Amino acid sequence: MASSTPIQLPIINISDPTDAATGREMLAAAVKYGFFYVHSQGSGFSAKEVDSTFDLSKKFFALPSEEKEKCRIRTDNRGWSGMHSEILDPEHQRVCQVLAPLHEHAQGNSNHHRALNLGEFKDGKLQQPLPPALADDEPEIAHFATLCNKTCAAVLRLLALGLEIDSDYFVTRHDPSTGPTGCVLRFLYYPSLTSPVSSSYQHDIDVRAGAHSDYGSITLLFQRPGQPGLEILTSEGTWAPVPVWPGQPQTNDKDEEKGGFPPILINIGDMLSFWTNGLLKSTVHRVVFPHPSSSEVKEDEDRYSVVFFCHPVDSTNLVPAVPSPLVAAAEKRVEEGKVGFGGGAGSFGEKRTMTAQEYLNMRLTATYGEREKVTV
Ligand SMILES: O=C(O)CCC(=O)C(=O)O
Ligand SMILES: [Fe+2]
Repeated sequence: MASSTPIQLPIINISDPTDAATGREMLAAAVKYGFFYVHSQGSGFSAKEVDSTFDLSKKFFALPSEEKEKCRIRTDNRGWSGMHSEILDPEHQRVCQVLAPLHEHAQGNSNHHRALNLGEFKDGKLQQPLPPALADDEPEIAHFATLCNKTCAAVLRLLALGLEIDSDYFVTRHDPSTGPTGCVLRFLYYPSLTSPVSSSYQHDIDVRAGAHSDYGSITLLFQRPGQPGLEILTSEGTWAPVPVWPGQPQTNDKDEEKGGFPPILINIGDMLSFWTNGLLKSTVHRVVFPHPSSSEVKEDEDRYSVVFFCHPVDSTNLVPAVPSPLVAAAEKRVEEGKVGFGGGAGSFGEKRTMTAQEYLNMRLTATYGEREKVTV
């Protein structure tokens, strides 16, 4: 499947999360594309906060391996994962897969990235080791995670308004003060084409991160100008690049010069898709290297991204589906067996229950079989 023209997604201003018209606009994008942007202005983040989080990520990945080893990824999916460290899908991959797993749309052989997964904070403290070099930065990272949660709350409120349900419906079910959640803040580093670690790269075969959909409710993606790579699978089955900063030239200019930072890209995850009977799309996406002929992206440009995976509280029941008239209408599609991974909540009938935690386990087991191997 060749890459097609860049996709044009709406950029939504979430500064008023009580505005029903904004909620409808957001819902329409979530139904049509499963992806939309949120304006940097009104998002609750300052350019300085986003910049310094990227600086921290760079600082982490630049540490010597012995330092990073101190927080190597564990079976709970928290910690650092170097490249080529695991083979979870030998049929489709030569190397590691630390993103959500590949499924039937899998493309490409490699995952040329490194990741640091940070789980929940309790009283401002991570529940996992950090390398000593980052110990002093923990409060700043905790602050960033808090801002991510706030932005997710605004988005979830607006989606609830669009779905014509109580605006608190999702927010109360994502409140980390009521129980553990699967939320993860992830720093990602994709070395450039000229990096020695990319020397085995084969154009048309290798991708930076394989095709997958995310597991949770919604995902926030922060990107840097001049470091594109994300593509989404369109309904026509083609890969469409997603611009980092729509309307802005793809340059390496420092974002402060433009008085902001690129809009935050939001996508719907499998859980929210399931919970809404497939009305909201959990769209397959991947990350690719710049094309060798690209004049816009330098070969020696690394890509860094910061991702926040927002999950409901583990004990949240996803069955029956969200009590929205629009979701009830989508139930018909469930009956026809046309909805997402494992059907929508409507297919479970009245008596069944399925918690967020059970849903996650079901998705992981469906993909991998035994859980011991799983790092997502
Ligand atoms: O780095 C990116 O742009 C996307 C990462 C991603 O899709 C993921 O971590 O699930
Ligand atoms: Fe993803």
